[in-house]
Parts: sequence; C-alpha cells; structure tokens
Amino acid sequence: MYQHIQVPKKGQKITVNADMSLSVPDEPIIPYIEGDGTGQDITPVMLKVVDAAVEKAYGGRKKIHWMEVFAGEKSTHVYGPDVWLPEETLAALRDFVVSIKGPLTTPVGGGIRSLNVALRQELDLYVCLRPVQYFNGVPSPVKEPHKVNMVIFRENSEDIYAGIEYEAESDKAKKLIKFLQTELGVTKIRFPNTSGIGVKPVSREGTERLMRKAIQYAIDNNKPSVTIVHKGNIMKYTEGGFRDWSYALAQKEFGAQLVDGGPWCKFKNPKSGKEITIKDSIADAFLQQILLRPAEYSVVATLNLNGDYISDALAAQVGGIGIAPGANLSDSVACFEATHGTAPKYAGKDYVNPGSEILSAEMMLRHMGWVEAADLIISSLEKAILSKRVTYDFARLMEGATQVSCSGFGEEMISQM
Ligand SMILES: NC(=O)C1=CN([C@@H]2O[C@H](COP(=O)(O)OP(=O)(O)OC[C@H]3O[C@@H](n4cnc5c(N)ncnc54)[C@H](OP(=O)(O)O)[C@@H]3O)[C@@H](O)[C@H]2O)C=CC1
Ligand SMILES: O=C(O)CCC(=O)C(=O)O
Ligand SMILES: [Mg+2]
Repeated sequence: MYQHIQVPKKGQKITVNADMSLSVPDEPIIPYIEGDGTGQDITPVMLKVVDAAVEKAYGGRKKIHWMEVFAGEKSTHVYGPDVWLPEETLAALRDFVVSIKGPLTTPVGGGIRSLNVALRQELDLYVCLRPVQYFNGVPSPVKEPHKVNMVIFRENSEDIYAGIEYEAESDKAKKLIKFLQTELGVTKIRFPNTSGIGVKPVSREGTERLMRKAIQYAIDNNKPSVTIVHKGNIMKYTEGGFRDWSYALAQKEFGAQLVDGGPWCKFKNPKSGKEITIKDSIADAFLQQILLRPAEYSVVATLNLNGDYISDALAAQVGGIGIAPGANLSDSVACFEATHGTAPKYAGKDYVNPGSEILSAEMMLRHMGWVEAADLIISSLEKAILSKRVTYDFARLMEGATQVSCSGFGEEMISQM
C-alpha cells in the first residue's frame, strides 16, 4: 500500500465515528515522524516513556504499535533529494487519525517553506492547542509561575503565516505592487521597487471554527474566560475581523450577553452553571499582562502569528520550551507536537529536554481516552523534576540539581512510574 512506510504486522487503525468521537482499539497503530535536529534525541525517548507508561498502566492489555513515517531531512534520504513531505506521509497521518511528530527545520529567508505549516494546511489541522501550566519544582524566571494556567487556541491555517509571499524585485512582487497601486489606489508602499510582499488572509469561517473550539473547551473544562488576542486596532479587517467575528460567534452560538454595553460578553456554562466571560486584549498589551497579571487569563484564542509568539513567551514563564507541549487538530485528525523547534546546535548530543514531546504524547494519550497512562506520565514527570535529576535547561537554573542527559531524563521518568 505504501512505498516506504512499513505498516506494523500487528495492531489496528484508530477510527472516527459519525459523531467525531474516536474508536481506539487496545493495540492501535500510531504513526510518528522522528523530526530533524534534536528530533533524533527526543523522539526515541518519548516512544520509550510512552511504552513504559502504557505497560505500567494496563499490564499488557493495551499496547501502541508505532509506525515511522517520514518528513524533513530523513524523508530526503528515504524518498530522494527533493522530497521533504511525501504524499504517503500525509495519507498515513490522515488514515491513522492520531499521530505525533518531532520538530522539522525551516530555513530562514530562502529554501523550502515550513513543512510544519504545510502539514497543518494539507490536513486542515486548524487548531493549534498549546496548554501552559506550571509543574512544581520547575525553575522559572517569574516570581509566581503557578499563576500561569492558560490554554492557547492558535488559529493554525490562515494569517500571514499561511506563506503567501513574494520576494522583493520578483516579477510577481512587481505585478502585485502595480495592481495595488493602479487598481486599488494604494499610495503608501514605501520603497515599492524593493519591497517583498506578504498577504494576510483571515476569514470569518476560519475564525469561527477556531473560536467555537476555544469556547467549547472552556465549557468542557469549566474555565472562567476566553480572551481573544488580536492587533485589530492596526490590522482592522484581519485581526479586527477576528475579534469581531469571535465576539459575534459567542453571542450567536453560545448565547453570550454583552457586559455594560460590550464588547465583553458572558454566558452561563451549561454544564457547571458558572459564568464564562468572553473578553479581548490587544496583542502587545497582552504580552505585558501575562507577565504582570497572569491569573486573569485562562483560555486564549488568537491568530496564527500571535499564537506562535505567545506560545514561546508563556512557555518561558513556566520553565521554557523544553516543557511546552501541543496538538494540531482538525475535527477528526490529530497530530501532536512540541512547541519548540529542532534546536540544531544540540542535535545528536543526547542533551535537550524531552519533556515537551513527552507531554505532547501525554496529550495524545488523553485524546485517545488512555487517561491512566497519561496520568502516569504527569506524575512521573513531576517526581523526576522534584528529584532534581533534570536536563541542562532546568539544571542551569536549579540549586542542587544533577544534570542528566535527554535519555537519562527519560530513564528517570520511567524509574518514577
Ligand atoms: N513545530 C516545529 O517543528 C517547529 C520548528 N521550528 C524550526 O526549528 C528550527 C530552529 O528554530 P529556533 O528558532 O532555534 O527555535 P528552537 O525552539 O529550536 O530553539 C530555541 C532555543 O530553545 C531552547 N530549546 C529548544 N528545544 C529545547 C528542548 N527540547 N529542551 C530545552 N531547551 C530547548 C534552546 O535554548 P538554549 O539555547 O537557551 O539552550 C534553543 O536554543 C528552525 O528551523 C525553526 O523553523 C521552530 C519551532 C517549531
Ligand atoms: O514551522 C516552523 O519551522 C516554525 C513553526 C513554529 O514556530 C510553531 O509552530 O510554533
Ligand atoms: Mg513557534
């Protein structure tokens, strides 16, 4: 069926039911992408820790059959020099429904466009879900890291991030500039002859489906608020549209009522009876608010580029991107991945923190309904951190810590299960 992907002999596919819930067999086949750079270090550790947690939680009654699929540099070795994201990788991620990936490199400036973005677009994984929570004992640069407890819903398919761009002085950039000047009366492009041009599409449909998920998450998890983060004062019809469409959806679909004439609005959680406030914050001010008053924010709904910046900034407040997990979700398909990238200077050194990818796998297990194994991952991570046997990123900020390798941290977690 596939050219280079070896489907495990044992195990079955996870399938999606008509109501979009999952049917998860006891022995699911789960595709994984190792990833570039430090992917070679963290992904094998993640696989080992997950296998140990599943074995410990279910005593052999459940087991994951891992199936390697290829993207990034490894793909070019398997499929040929220019094949970075093979069609069969996309097909496998779609067919097997739930997957996990390591980070993939994107060169700055020229070269290939982001494979991560391509994968999200091809599979229409329109939600980038990134929870940010504090684990006891993690060293943090802020005084009260435990006050940070947010879940980012980042729109994952639109915005300037979609990659519609034209290089300065290229024919297409010239054509577009001419069109803007002659057809649309744009007179304000400074240095038009040497401008690269990017396009920022933000749609009502794209905004609404993201906001719907964010509000539903707040309902299901009894959260007090959803904050729309945007730069709508400056980019009125893209980021401003995102804000307006988000508020309108809260009113239209969830019955939210304006507070003091708006734009904030609120409604009663139909499950718990508690109030959920829908509010907004302009992105630059938000970046200072999360440092000064983090306890006021809970679920965050934002556009693609803002979400990228906010993810790393918030991760830093609870110990850094070594411990920042995430998921890319459509209505049916889910691909889990860390917030961080390939950290190339550490590649192959068995050095970096595998925590982000392990916690991404924890989210995956919970998504599959394997909560016992997910709980074991959380508890063993907490115990490993409290034992102060941690990777360099934590060790350099912790008093009395023993620095362990990437695989050493995985072993420490397994020994704590
Ligand atoms: N989803 C994805 O696949 C992503 C891919 N990328 C890609 O990754 C490449 C490198 O990007 P870059 O901007 O350097 O960002 P990275 O996230 O790869 O690394 C930035 C810094 O974060 C710290 N860090 C990263 N990973 C870990 C880890 N596992 N444990 C502990 N600390 C960690 C390191 O800090 P220190 O130097 O202080 O030790 C590192 O130098 C680029 O090509 C980029 O496009 C980036 C983000 C996401
Ligand atoms: O695709 C990339 O290389 C970077 C993506 C990124 O930084 C992110 O999704 O957080
Ligand atoms: Mg990022």
